[in-house]
Amino acid sequence: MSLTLLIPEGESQAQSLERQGGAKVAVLGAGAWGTALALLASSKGVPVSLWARRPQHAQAMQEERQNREYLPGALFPESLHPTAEAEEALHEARLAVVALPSKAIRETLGWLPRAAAYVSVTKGLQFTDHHLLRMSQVIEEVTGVGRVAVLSGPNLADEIARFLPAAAVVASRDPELALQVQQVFSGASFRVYTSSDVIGVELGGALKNVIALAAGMVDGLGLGDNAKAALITRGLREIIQFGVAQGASEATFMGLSGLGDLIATASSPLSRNRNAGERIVKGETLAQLQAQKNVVEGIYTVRALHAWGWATGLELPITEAVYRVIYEDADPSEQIGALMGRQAKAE
Ligand SMILES: NC(=O)C1=CN([C@@H]2O[C@H](COP(=O)(O)OP(=O)(O)OC[C@H]3O[C@@H](n4cnc5c(N)ncnc54)[C@H](O)[C@@H]3O)[C@@H](O)[C@H]2O)C=CC1
Ligand SMILES: O=C(CO)COP(=O)(O)O
Repeated sequence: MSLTLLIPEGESQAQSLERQGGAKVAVLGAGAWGTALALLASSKGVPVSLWARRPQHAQAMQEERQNREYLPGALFPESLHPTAEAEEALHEARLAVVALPSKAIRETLGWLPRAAAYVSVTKGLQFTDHHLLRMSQVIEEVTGVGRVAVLSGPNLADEIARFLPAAAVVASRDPELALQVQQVFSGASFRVYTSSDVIGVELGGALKNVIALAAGMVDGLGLGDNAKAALITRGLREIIQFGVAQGASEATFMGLSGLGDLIATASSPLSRNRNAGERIVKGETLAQLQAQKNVVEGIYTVRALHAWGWATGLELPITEAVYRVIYEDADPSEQIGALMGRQAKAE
């Protein structure tokens, strides 16, 4: 579903936001992606609070007017306010952007003050009590707030922060919220589409990280471009099969949050998931990946999918191969061989 918001003549985008009561935005999580999104909105004059959990990190950002730890070199406009005070960050914010690693969301949102609406930009899944939860579901469950949107797409933070052209899709059950998010982040370098398929947009973003890990392994093993193209294509098929079974629309996976993000993440040297796959085949361990500063979401998503698949019996061959390499020390070449040797069938 695509909607258009009409801004009355003579009214700027910022005034229009003000009129809708959505002027201030709080970004929760001052990593690479939270900071890039804060830059996008604040560079248009939208007041943005960027919440960091560590006071010394917030202070460094205030003093240096950049996030040297996670996104060095991208200078903050005046309307971007870093803070470690959660009350202050969320005060009068009409929208809270959740840009935390998936494993930190439940605990962190449990104690943060509530916002009127949330946008999840986290690409992960959680398996708890025999249920596989998307991050928007976790946010809804923990906060009790039903106004939740999901923003996803091929959006490598480094490129977004350099204002290189990119596009994304925002999905919500609440069309007005989707429009509000579209307004907040749309600009000359960032084009935001709307959708009503929350499940599809969210699953596309989460599952592509697992295929990106596999793509990195193919790169690390030097298996060539044909192998990588086949992996990405069959990976997309796996994402679609899983997503449609969860209630998503197949067409969504052909869009920015499916195919688009898969292309970017599986091919970019900037992707942490692809890079991790490459390093795993060269001997890097799970513990090393978990300890690295920037989150590699795919290693948690693949574990959640494995647990879910085990509980339901659904077959996800590429996901299972990635799981075995990461969690069971299986040999990556043997896993590729096993994928190649699966029973012949129609495409
Ligand atoms: N970096 C990127 O290009 C993109 C990332 N994403 C997604 O956004 C989410 C966040 O990723 P990044 O910002 O890149 O991660 P990051 O690793 O750059 O930063 C994570 C941030 O969360 C903070 N953090 C960690 N645990 C915390 C806790 N318990 N409470 C509060 N803060 C905590 C860290 O201090 C850090 O500031 C991930 O799900 C990722 O998949 C989505 C699109 C693009
Ligand atoms: O989601 C992303 C790009 O859209 C970022 O991917 P990585 O987490 O692999 O860097």
